[in-house]
Amino acid sequence: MNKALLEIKNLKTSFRIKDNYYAAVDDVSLSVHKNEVLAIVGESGCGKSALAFSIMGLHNRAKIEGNILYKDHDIAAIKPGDLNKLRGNEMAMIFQDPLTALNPLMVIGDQISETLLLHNKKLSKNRRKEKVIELLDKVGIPNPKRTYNQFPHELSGGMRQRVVIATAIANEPEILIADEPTTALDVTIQSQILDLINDLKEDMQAGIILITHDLGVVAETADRIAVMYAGQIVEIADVDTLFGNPLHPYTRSLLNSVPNTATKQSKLHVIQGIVPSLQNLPRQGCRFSPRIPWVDSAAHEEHPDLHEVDPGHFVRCTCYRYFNFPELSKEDQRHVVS
Ligand SMILES: Nc1ncnc2c1ncn2[C@@H]1O[C@H](COP(=O)(O)OP(=O)(O)OP(=O)(O)O)[C@@H](O)[C@H]1O
Repeated sequence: MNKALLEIKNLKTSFRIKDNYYAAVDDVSLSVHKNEVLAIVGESGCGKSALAFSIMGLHNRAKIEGNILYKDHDIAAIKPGDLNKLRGNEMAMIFQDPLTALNPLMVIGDQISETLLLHNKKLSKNRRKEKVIELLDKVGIPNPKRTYNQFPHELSGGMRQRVVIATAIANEPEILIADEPTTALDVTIQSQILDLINDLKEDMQAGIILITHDLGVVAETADRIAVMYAGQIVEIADVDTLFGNPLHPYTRSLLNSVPNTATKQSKLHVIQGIVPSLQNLPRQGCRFSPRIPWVDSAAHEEHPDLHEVDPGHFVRCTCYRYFNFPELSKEDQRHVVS
């Protein structure tokens, strides 16, 4: 694999609650390469957005430790002025809700034009207008000249998200972070937006971090997947490995929560419970152990680490070796457990 575009080392993002700091992202190490979509998946509250916002330097009151290395910069320790030069230029973000990401009082063309101007003061007004129209065309807006003069509320949700994407790619970023980019959209539009993200990856040779809780989205778009639970990566692998040979109990539960017509499973075997709140999160031992109490405590490591079980396939803790869904018969377990 080529050299990483972005390298995150031992990132810890903590929020202050009353008198203490609690880590929402806890010792996360990741890399993103050119022309790669790295998906970060996990249920609500596991720290996906806290991670994305850390990379973009968007937390103003959090404590950030570790390194976020991009070119010659460490974003975890960069000066605000230098960060502003990178943001919206070399690094851009697509937010979940296009309506809140767009200014309701400004026509679409002016909003994108402003982003272009921010990072390239030399572009003439006419050239900027041409570029905006090219961008709207690139993201599949059917009548870019007309849309240029429209307000956000005049567009459908899917078209608004395309505009948000056009703004994000205006300055041809090398790193693009998409935080739940299709959550607010219906299924057909979702698929079009994912196709668009895939095309952009090829076209711009960008490194894309796709944040989602939706495994369907991941299967369609990602090259590699990092599964997060309670602020930590619990498994990371390429997409085929993760779907073909999921190992961590949490990953297997996530995958089992997707109805599968191929196996005609009559019952979905899913681990009950939710990610604990920051203050109640277990900080010692395996963070997932309270959700799988039927697994012997000796199966867990005292200080669970990520183990490389195959090249590029990492799993946290040893408990995966002893894990079964308890409601399955011995016969069925043989089929489900790899
Ligand atoms: N500014 C903040 N101050 C205090 N706690 C926060 C802050 N932002 C996030 N948290 C907490 O950090 C944890 C991780 O939140 P985060 O938003 O990153 O989760 P997520 O996986 O992105 O969830 P969702 O999919 O619902 O957005 C949660 O417990 C959340 O309540």
